[in-house]
Amino acid sequence: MDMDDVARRGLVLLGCGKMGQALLDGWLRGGLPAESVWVIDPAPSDAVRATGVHTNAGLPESPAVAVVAVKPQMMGDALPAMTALGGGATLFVSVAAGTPLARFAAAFGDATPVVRTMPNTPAAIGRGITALIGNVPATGDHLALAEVLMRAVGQTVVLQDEAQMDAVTALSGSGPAYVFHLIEAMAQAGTAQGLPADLALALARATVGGAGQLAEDSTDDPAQLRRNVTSPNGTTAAALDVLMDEASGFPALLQRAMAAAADRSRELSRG
Ligand SMILES: NC(=O)C1=CN([C@@H]2O[C@H](COP(=O)(O)OP(=O)(O)OC[C@H]3O[C@@H](n4cnc5c(N)ncnc54)[C@H](OP(=O)(O)O)[C@@H]3O)[C@@H](O)[C@H]2O)C=CC1
Ligand SMILES: O=C(O)[C@@H]1CCC=N1
Repeated sequence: MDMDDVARRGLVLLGCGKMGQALLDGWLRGGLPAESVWVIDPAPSDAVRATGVHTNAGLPESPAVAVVAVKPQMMGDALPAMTALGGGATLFVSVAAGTPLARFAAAFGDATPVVRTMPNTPAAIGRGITALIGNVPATGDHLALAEVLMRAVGQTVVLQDEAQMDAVTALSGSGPAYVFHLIEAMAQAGTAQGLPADLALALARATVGGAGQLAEDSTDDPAQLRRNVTSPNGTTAAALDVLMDEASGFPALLQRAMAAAADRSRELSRG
């Protein structure tokens, strides 16, 4: 199965909010014809309607893929719309946090191939990263197709164990929000040091964007890139003394924040 099969047999997208729309944009940008896509959503946005995809129309009999992109709390209401697609012919791909593979087997039957994924919102600009894991009925071909779909919006990594999904969700799924908050916090701190708010925000955005790109592109690891900025006894060293403090610095704070996110993911999984 490949994107030609998806174009021929169809793709159903259940839930077209922030994540669903980012994925849809990537697939359409990658050449999937709009007429091959069926969106089910209570209120598809004008942007989604303008793409020409089918919205809330009768579903094809045997689409290649059904993508589940509703909130975990909405599964009970949303999944029944897809019951007829269970059984094996259609690959299900979920992007939902805290929703185990077993939840889909319960809804669609044990023989249904399901790939659980965790993407992130930089998918909207083709810079996402998605972790994937399949259930027992999902073959290598199914996993490969799910990877092709998610590569339309960035990089992919395949997990060895579904239990890793909680930590992945805490790191790369929720992670963009931590970075956006870092930008907010840096801008506020710049304002506290006397800069006008708009200048502080422009400096913070460009600094985080540029540093992120450098970290991704460079052959140096992040620790070396940090050292490259840090002159002995200079300004960066003064700041890092605060940020790298064992008790109150970034590492301790992020440990706590990501433990809270992973715990919440486990809690959602229990229903
Ligand atoms: N946002 C993110 O950064 C990430 C999100 N995810 C996962 O993606 C999923 C969607 O999240 P996100 O896009 O942020 O949420 P959104 O609320 O933006 O999108 C969910 C969409 O589903 C629609 N919806 C609600 N009920 C139904 C239903 N019964 N049938 C079909 N569609 C329905 C909602 O419509 P309405 O708004 O009208 O209720 C909305 O458009 C979640 O499971 C989340 O865990 C995964 C990784 C990252
Ligand atoms: O906040 C959430 O639950 C979702 C999952 C990862 C990012 N957003």
